[in-house]
Amino acid sequence: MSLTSMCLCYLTRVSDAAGPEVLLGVKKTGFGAGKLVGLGGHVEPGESPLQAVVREVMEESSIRVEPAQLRELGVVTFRFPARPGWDSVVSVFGSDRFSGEAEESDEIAPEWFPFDDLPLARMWDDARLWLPRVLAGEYVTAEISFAEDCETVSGARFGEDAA
Ligand SMILES: COc1nc(N)nc2c1ncn2[C@H]1C[C@H](O)[C@@H](COP(=O)(O)OP(=O)(O)OP(=O)(O)O)O1
Repeated sequence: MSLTSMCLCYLTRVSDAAGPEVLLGVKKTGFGAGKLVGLGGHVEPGESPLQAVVREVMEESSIRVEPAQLRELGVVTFRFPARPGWDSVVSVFGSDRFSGEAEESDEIAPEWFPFDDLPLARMWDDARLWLPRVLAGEYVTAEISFAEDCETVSGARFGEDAA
């Protein structure tokens, strides 16, 4: 079964009060509803991941980020042996250059969080394994497998060992 192509974007800024921060959002609908996630979604047919992530950021937060302002931060493959239809490959991007203020959408309630106090317990279980590395500027290639509950990480491979 082919992997669903998804994209994620971690917008970052440095605030006087909290220092380096990343924009996350409570997923209000769909897959992973209730979790804090990065902005993103499906890469539609005919779209590149870069085109998709520019569109998803705008749709989900009203923030405009230009393709040239985005950095590729990695590729993470998610495997759900109990639900193979959920398997996906996610192109991860980041940017500290964008325009507009984050606004709530039908899908996402955006909120800034400090790098040094990430709400990992409110995110997908794998966030603890690779989000801090991405925010530290590391390019991450990973393959994450989930247990029967489709919530708990059962295995993770990084670098050349990943898909
Ligand atoms: C650590 O962060 C994440 N880990 C995991 N395992 N999965 C994540 C993480 N952040 C986002 N996701 C996944 C969940 C989905 O596969 C996608 C995005 O969610 P969704 O499919 O709901 O995207 P939508 O915005 O609803 O898609 P469309 O707007 O295109 O319908 O990322």
